[in-house]
Amino acid sequence: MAAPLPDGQPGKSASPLQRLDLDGHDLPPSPAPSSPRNGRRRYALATELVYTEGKDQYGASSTPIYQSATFKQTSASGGQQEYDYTRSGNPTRTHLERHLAKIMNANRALAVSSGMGALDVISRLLRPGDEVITGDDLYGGTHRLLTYLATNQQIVVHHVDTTDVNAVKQRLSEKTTMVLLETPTNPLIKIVDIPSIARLAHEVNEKALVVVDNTMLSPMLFNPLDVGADIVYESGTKYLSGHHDIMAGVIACNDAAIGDKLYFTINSTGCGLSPNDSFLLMRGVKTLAIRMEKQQTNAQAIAEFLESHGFRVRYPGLKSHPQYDLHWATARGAGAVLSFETGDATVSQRIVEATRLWTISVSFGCVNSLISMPCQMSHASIDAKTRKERQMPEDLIRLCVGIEDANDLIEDLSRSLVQAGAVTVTLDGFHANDSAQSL
Ligand SMILES: Cc1ncc(COP(=O)(O)O)c(C=O)c1O
Ligand SMILES: N[C@@H](CCSC[C@H](N)C(=O)O)C(=O)O
Repeated sequence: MAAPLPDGQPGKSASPLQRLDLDGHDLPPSPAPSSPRNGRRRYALATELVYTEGKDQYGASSTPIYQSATFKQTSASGGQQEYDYTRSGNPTRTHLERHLAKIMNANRALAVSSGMGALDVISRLLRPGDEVITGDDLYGGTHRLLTYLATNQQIVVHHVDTTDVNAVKQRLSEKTTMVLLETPTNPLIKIVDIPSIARLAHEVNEKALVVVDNTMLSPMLFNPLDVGADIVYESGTKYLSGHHDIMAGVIACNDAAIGDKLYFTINSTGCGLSPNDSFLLMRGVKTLAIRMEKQQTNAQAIAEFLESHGFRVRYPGLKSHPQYDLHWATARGAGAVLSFETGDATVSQRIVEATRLWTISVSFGCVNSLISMPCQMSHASIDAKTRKERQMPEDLIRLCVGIEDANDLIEDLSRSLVQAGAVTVTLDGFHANDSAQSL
């Protein structure tokens, strides 16, 4: 693999002979990638998601899967050609990465084998003794990896309430090398003021890296790099792919040197996304806008339904969300994950197990609607004591809304609430039990 050029893209073949195919045609390399910065006008994001530029030698409108581990070389001198080995680079992955860079407003994007893989790659920028400030409401796997780093790699990890800018400010020091943020947080749907925290972190230590996990919103609704983040990553397993048929992670940044370091780790450790999964992720990304639009509309209807029946609902699409204004100051939508409580973990479990359309499953961002209890499922890797300290309600139910008919989803949920005994039924309808209302 040729060393990446300063603009972060792999080098081009040098010799004109390498461009002749078996029939002697002088065709461009296949596929020339979707270019993020070629001087043309930018279209609206929904258009950019589907619009790709390619110079495939056969005009393939969908970039082919280059299912090849290795690439034949024309010379033994090495480093002459764009690709030599798929761990180092693959045309399908390059095409995807260029497309992702475009939609993530980044100079460089990298695709890896999972969201946790992305955080692992980013965390290798840290050195023993470095300090990381992060939230106290975080995806369980993120908490697990940070705990591993604190225990085994001498990284100092501070968990603070990142919804409180002052709490973060008090923790910031010249030793802070990374600030790792999620917004909305998973699963308590708390909002974090990324621009203010990024500004403060860079004031205290200009080299501090502000890293944002944008999995909950996706580039459709938020571009953290535009508001001061240095690195953004996402689990591509969620909204970007949208169908729960692959695991993927993406990382994006604007600084070429950071991009090169991240690429070095990916090539060295071998976690680059496979050609087949790169193809599937590329296909998924093209429908992100239409899926997210429908998922959000459904999520809003479901949040309003639950709230109108007396449940305390955590969703930034509701005016009752305590950080409604902060969320809408930077985000372009509320997303499609919400959570609510019943006041009783046993009742919550009965609701989850009574649903039919809502599948009991971890993850989110899929076209199908999912229901789960984070404390027992996605966040079980956070021990019970820590969950209690962080006031994670054990009865919390998380709803990850899909693209089904909203009325069908509401009907299924209503039946489950009644069947589980979570509501009091009257002649006028039903209302959340007192235990849920007094929260
Ligand atoms: C907010 C968030 N970040 C990162 C991840 C990790 O992604 P993956 O499962 O693709 O490793 C997840 C879920 O798994 C998540 O919910
Ligand atoms: N058993 C898994 C749990 C994955 S949770 C997936 C997703 N981030 C979510 O929030 O639902 C693990 O141990 O990581």
